[in-house]
This record gives sequence, structure tokens and C-alpha cells, in this order.
Amino acid sequence: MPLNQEDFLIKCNNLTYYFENSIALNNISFSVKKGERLVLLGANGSGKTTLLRILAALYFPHKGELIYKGNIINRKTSKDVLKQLRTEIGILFQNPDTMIFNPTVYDEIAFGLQERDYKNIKDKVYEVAKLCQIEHLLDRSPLKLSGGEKQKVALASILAPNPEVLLLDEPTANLDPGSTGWLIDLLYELDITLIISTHNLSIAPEFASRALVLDTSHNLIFDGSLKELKNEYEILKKANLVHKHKYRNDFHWHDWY
Ligand SMILES: Nc1ncnc2c1ncn2[C@@H]1O[C@H](COP(=O)(O)OP(=O)(O)OP(=O)(O)O)[C@@H](O)[C@H]1O
Repeated sequence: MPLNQEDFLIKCNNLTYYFENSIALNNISFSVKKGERLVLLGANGSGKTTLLRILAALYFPHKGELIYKGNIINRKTSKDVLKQLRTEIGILFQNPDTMIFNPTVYDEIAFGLQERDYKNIKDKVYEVAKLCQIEHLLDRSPLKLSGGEKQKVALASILAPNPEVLLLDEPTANLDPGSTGWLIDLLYELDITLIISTHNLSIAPEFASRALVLDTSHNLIFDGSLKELKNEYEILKKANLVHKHKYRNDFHWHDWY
């Protein structure tokens, strides 16, 4: 890939994406420096998954552009550049079932390494399995695991080729509190650029200090620190991050301390 002359790893300029006739992302612009960590917040259906998939070059924007390491990423981008991006950016889907297809957990982790002609595959599989606390599952069928175990297998498969950027879509949705704590520690120790979508405001500050917020109209309505966001009631309301009940008339959240 060409050397990056500019001060960002990822840049999104006015990204717009449609599914058939309905808009999923509306004119989104932001940039990410190498090593930065961001949480992506927003209501159900606001476009978080779509944005992560665009960043992983699984979808291409209909308007605007994605720039990764100085390369414009779109349908016309060369196969070599796309291959490089897909090697360097790992994405964990919200539903691990869509990522798992090998007969054993070992094969599942080894798959991406084989595709990339990796040396010492066995050592790497054991190393990553240990990191993800799934060594005891290596001979099992990944399809017959619990939701949280599948999530860890999918994460191990993504971490095995040492990605530079990790995109995690609701990674804690299937995890118990202990495993959520383990994931926070694991991510903390990785030297990586991280974008992580979550609805869980209580753990968002454990992942990152910068937040991007999408509203229900698929606009990016906030790009700043989580600390500042906490005081932005109008933004929090637009993103369904606070609510009120019929019996309780003040806007509030349940899990942000
Ligand atoms: N395959 C699809 N076909 C048509 N519309 C889709 C498809 N996938 C997503 N959408 C629509 O695009 C919009 C953005 O969806 P997306 O999955 O990106 O939202 P999200 O913020 O990740 O939601 P959630 O928090 O519920 O996971 C929604 O209106 C959704 O209904």
C-alpha cells in the first residue's frame, strides 16, 4: 500500500449508504488515527453495523468515500489493496453464527491463517486459544458451543492473523460479566486501532474515551469524548441512549455511572 502521507489511518468523507430505497447511513464524516480507540453508539437500526461493514470493505458506500491508509476504497479499488485491507482489518460480527463454519474450533482459528499462508499455524492457534480462554474447546464443533463461547472463538479467529484494526460489533452481547471483564482487559493490552459498537453505556468508558453517536435518522450527531457526551441530553435523547417511562417523567439511563 502507498505510504500514508496524512495524519489518519481511516477517513470517512460524507459516507451515505442505502438498502434498496431506505437510508442506513446519512453523510457520515470522521477520521481515525492509528492506535485510536472509539466506541460507536446509537439506537437500534441507526447504522452501526452498516458503518462497521463499510470500514471492513464488505459494503461500499453509495456516496462519499472511505480512505484507508491513503487509498480510496470503493468498487474500483484494486484486488490487492482490498486484500491488504481485509488482512489488516478484522471485524467481529454481532452474531457469531454467521462467522463460524469449520468442523472444529482448531480449524476455525487456523482457517484465516491458512488463507494467508501463515507459518507455524499450530503454535499460533494454541497461543490465541489461550489468550481467548478456549484452549479446552479446540476439538469441539464451534456450532455446538454456547453464544459466549462462539463469540470467543470468532474473536480468536480474527485475532490470529494479528490485525492492525479491530472492528467489534456488540462484542459483549453474549458475554457474562466475568467474560466482559476479560474482554476489556484483553483489548486494553492489544496494540491496535479499535472501533467497538455497544449499547452498554456502563462499559463504554472501559473500551474508549472517544465516542461516535448515530441518531435514528442515521446521522452522525456526536464525535467527542464520552465525558462530554454525558452532559449532552439532546444528543442522548436523539440516539435513544436515555429514556423516560410512563410512570417516571425524567429522562435517565440505567447503566451509566
Ligand atoms: N440487509 C438489509 N436489508 C435492508 N435493510 C437493512 C439491512 N441491514 C440493515 N438494514 C437497515 O439499515 C438500517 C441500519 O441497520 P444497522 O444494522 O446498521 O443498524 P444498527 O445500528 O447496527 O442496529 P442494532 O443496534 O439494532 O444492531 C436499519 O434501518 C436496518 O433496518
